[in-house]
Amino acid sequence: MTDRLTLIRPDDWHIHLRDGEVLSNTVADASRTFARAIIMPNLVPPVRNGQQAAAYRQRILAARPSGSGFEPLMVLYLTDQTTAECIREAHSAGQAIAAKLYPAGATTNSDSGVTRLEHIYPALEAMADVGMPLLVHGEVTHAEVDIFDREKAFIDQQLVGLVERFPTLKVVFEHITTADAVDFVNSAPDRVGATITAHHLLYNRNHMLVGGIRPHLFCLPILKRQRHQQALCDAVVSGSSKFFLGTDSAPHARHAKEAACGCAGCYSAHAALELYAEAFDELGALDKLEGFASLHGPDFYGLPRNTDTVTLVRESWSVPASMPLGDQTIVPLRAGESIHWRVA
Ligand SMILES: NC(=O)N[C@@H](CC(=O)O)C(=O)O
Ligand SMILES: [Zn+2]
Ligand SMILES: [Zn+2]
Repeated sequence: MTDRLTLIRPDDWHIHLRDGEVLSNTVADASRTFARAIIMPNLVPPVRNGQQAAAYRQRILAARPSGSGFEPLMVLYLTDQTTAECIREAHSAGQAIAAKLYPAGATTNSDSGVTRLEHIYPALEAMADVGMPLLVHGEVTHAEVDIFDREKAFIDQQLVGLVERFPTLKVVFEHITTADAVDFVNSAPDRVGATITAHHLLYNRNHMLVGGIRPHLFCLPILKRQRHQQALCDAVVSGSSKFFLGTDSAPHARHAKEAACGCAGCYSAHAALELYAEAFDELGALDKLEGFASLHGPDFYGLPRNTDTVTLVRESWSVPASMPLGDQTIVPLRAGESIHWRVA
């Protein structure tokens, strides 16, 4: 039994840090173990151009704990109005390394998202041309499509066609949750990858709904049935370089989650790497953690791998029942329970 594991330092390829005073909490948590992170742009208003991304990056840098070398990798939020020039400018100025497609209405702060893919064809053309990856929240939003079927419907109705139409565009299918998504990514060309969260490896919809509703496990795309959780686990155990770490840590204050209409998003940054270690350990696949957490992401993005390391030890610790989030509190993943790995 492995009780100690040293990895090349990992990165988080999908995280929400938000803005303002909560940055001191979210950036401290993310920078604890991750060298770099892909910073989601769904602020209000969203991060739509290079200048806004550069300014947001400065606010994140200013919130780093002293001595931290944490590197935020900035992302543009695509809207129906995003032009090819906007993409080219942000790329050439080094202000953004990717752009994000939120179908309008699909998730938290996606109201300014894309209403029809045709509207962003010029932007996608420019992205393919300069080598900027497209990051996708892959769910359709049509009222008639069941929430548990929205990822599969997005693959069939939008993603297959998009990948075909732009044959050189790199695409990251973010936070995948279904066997359908795993199959799609596995059969797609190498320029298509996917992130997988710790909570989608560890939980399925029974954890969220059996014996009472647990709002802190409610996120989008919503947890699916166990068969789909198993497919995600199989994907990471396979060691395929198409799959890499993206926590989708998405903070919402306690009162916004524990409400008649609660927000979607799980907060995992306080213990992200530890939770992944636990998931891989349960799968008997600790030897696959380094590839998933530290190698496949930079290789996909064409960035250098990190050179320093982080060590995990098998040791249980208790997650606090709540944590500060600016002047509010947040209930983190596993609140009041234990985690069986810790960072040495
Ligand atoms: N994952 C979530 O449930 N919520 C994210 C948005 C997202 O990644 O879809 C958020 O910003 O709160
Ligand atoms: Zn999303
Ligand atoms: Zn997200």
